[in-house]
Amino acid sequence: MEMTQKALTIAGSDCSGGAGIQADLKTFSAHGVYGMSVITAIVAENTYRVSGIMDVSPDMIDKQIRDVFEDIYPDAVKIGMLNTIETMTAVAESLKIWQPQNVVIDPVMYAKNGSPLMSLDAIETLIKVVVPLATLVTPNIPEAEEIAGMMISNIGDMKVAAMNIHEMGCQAVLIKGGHAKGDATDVFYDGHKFYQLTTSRIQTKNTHGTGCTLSSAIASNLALGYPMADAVKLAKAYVTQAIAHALPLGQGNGPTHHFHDLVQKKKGVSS
Ligand SMILES: Nc1ncnc2c1ncn2[C@@H]1O[C@H](COP(=O)(O)OP(=O)(O)O)[C@@H](O)[C@H]1O
Ligand SMILES: Cc1ncc(COP(=O)(O)O)c(N)n1
Repeated sequence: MEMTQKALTIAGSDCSGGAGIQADLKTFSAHGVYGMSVITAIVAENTYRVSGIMDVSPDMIDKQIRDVFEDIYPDAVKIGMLNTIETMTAVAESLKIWQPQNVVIDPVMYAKNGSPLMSLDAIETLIKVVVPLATLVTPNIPEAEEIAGMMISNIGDMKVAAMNIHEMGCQAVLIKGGHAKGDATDVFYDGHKFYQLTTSRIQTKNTHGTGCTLSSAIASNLALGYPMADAVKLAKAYVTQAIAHALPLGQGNGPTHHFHDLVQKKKGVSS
């Protein structure tokens, strides 16, 4: 029988299905990876607003993580929305026990419509407790500005911010350029080298879930055995296709679309 690769998302639930846990599971599935989920918060949201957040208790977060890891140990973990200091601490303490190999952290702070998804007082815990857990951290430009404590207005600034964030103790950094003007250029830094990943900007308002899609595609590729730089490049190609096929659903920012044909593979890597 073929080996089944497994990925876990630790994130918030988006009832409208475009971001969070729901986007992550769809992405894992499109990659042929078995998906599991630990829910950190239930978010009442849709394509244009967030109307409520209910945080899951730290005890229930611990139990969910334990029940996953002691039974079906994931090959990669993606972390998304962690709203509070207590949520961050619970996830960090549990992951220290279970020691997953590949941890992709999307430091979610706002929804596409600007609604906050992380408490303002949690930034220090994010930096001190969460970022050091990451094999890769994937902030967008506003998140990288908050974490690195600087303004970002060009590719040079993205590189400086990536170095600053790398010094906080993660292994690699990908700053996403979705919020910039012009081409969609992401900057990847592995502690030694910079790589620029550029695609032309797709003219669409349907970008709900782009960051979730990208980070869970990277986690899928790591679970499938790709080295980090390849995992990032293939995931960028996947998210570009998922945006190109985004669904014009809802009244706000429609969701990215997921299906197996969007997944590209690199020659020479078995999966
Ligand atoms: N309109 C677009 N056209 C092409 N790529 C995009 C577009 N918007 C975002 N992206 C890409 O989608 C990914 C997610 O980026 P971004 O939207 O900045 O993240 P987030 O969802 O966390 O705000 C990045 O690879 C970015 O370059
Ligand atoms: C539960 C949840 N998690 C994350 C996001 C941000 O999604 P994205 O930045 O990918 O649009 C969201 N809107 N809801």
